Amino acid sequence: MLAIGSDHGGFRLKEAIKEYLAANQIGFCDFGTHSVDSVDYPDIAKTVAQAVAAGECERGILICGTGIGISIAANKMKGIRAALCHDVFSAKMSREHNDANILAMGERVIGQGLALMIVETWLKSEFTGGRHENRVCKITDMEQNR
Ligand SMILES: O=C(CO)[C@H](O)[C@H](O)[C@H](O)COP(=O)(O)O
Repeated sequence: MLAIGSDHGGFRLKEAIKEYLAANQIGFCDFGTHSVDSVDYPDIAKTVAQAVAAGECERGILICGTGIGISIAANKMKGIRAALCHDVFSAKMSREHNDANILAMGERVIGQGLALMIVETWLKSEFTGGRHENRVCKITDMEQNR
């Protein structure tokens, strides 16, 4: 199960991604927002990040206007590795090297076509472990000592 959420700045892209997920039989839980009325992105980031950190959802997707605020907020939660990706290569690397468990994007930055390619790539890519395992463990250690 995938967790998905956006603020008002990412609402339209979130809806497009939901259509893509449904068309591809990928289960998701929508944590809002549910309109273009203004909301605060940290509130959405928190609920999606909590669902992922608690293991209720395997991974998450977060969208705001730029993807910056919502990824900064999500990364404050223990266990979250949110990657802001606006190209396919970064999306693939964020899974293979960083084991990113949240993908963040900005609706005001990229078009819908590219965003959907990024989502598709990110969902299909897996953590490769090996030398990257130790590096991700070091990030987790930093969280524990915070
Ligand atoms: O947090 C952001 C920037 O890092 C997001 O892009 C927000 O969606 C944006 O700040 C919202 O701006 P608005 O003027 O309130 O629509």
